[in-house]
Amino acid sequence: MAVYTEVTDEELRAFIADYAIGDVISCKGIAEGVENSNYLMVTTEGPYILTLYEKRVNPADLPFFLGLMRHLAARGIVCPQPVPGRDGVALRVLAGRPAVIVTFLTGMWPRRILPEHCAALGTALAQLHLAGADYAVARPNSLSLDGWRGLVAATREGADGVKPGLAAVLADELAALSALWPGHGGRPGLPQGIIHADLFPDNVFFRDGALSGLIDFYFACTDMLAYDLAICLNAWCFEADGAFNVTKSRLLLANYARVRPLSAAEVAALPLLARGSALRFLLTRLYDWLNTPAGALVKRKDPLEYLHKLRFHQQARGLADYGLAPGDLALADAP
Ligand SMILES: Nc1ncnc2c1ncn2[C@@H]1O[C@H](COP(=O)(O)OP(=O)(O)O)[C@@H](O)[C@H]1O
Ligand SMILES: N[C@@H](CCOP(=O)(O)O)C(=O)O
Repeated sequence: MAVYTEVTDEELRAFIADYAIGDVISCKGIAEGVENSNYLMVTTEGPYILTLYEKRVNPADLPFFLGLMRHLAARGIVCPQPVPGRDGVALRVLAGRPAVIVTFLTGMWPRRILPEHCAALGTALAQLHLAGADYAVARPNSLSLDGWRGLVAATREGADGVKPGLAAVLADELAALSALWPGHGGRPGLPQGIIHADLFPDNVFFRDGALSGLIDFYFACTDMLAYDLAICLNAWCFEADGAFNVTKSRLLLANYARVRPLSAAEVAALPLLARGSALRFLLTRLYDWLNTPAGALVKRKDPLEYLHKLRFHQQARGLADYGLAPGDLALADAP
């Protein structure tokens, strides 16, 4: 359960008095998520989500996230909407933390991922990228090369206690990616835009078999659009036994490309971007493994799951390993 900050009844009552959303009937910590404290709050008007922002969220970025959710909804992307208080302000303070109430999204995230989920995800991710294209605010990805460098340093001492030799693997991979990452060191970049950057299954809701909404925009940033696809390849296309499912991968990529055709350079970069994505989640999970406060009500995620994924991409021989044959994808720059 991700609840780092407990809210007393008195604090909640005083907080809600500033809103016109009815009286609180119940407010329970949510047994999912790892980043922020989330409560399911039911009022006489209906259900809402109360989020208190924690550790990785820079309060200065909150207007970017909240503005993005409004921007995307105005372009047809179903996502939570910040609820303003009576004074029109959505971003407030509760229990000493920045806090927001957002609308409740119906649907459930898929506990067992089927190929059709990956197909729907591909379409939704491309729609998200198109909808974000005219969002006027940029936010550099704080969890790209520079952020990874900081996390490699911060986990160096503890890494080998989690798995012998892990600290060296992380340092080597960081060095390799630093020498290859698109858009760095004079290398050509790839198309950029607003990316979700954490579109894991628990952030994608389905209802009656159809994708019904996206949540958790608190890692959203400006980065390579194809990097978002690489994050999804890692989060959606590996089976519980560690096998990579090429059918899911092909469906994800092909449905994405039908809405937003990929350039040949983006397709060619996917294995590299997937390595970067694997390193990113390996590092944040490892950092949390080593640093989660003892009393926090949170289930830490396994960093080594992402070491396995990293190995897969390091050893990939080509796009066939991702279920792709020439001509499978709509290419933006095809003759
Ligand atoms: N707007 C929402 N509507 C419905 N459920 C939500 C909403 N926001 C969060 N949740 C629930 O809370 C859980 C944790 O939310 P999430 O944003 O992923 O937390 P964290 O930022 O801590 O990772 C989700 O898996 C979902 O069950
Ligand atoms: N998706 C990340 C952790 C953050 O996930 P959230 O959806 O709970 O915000 C991971 O799996 O490492």
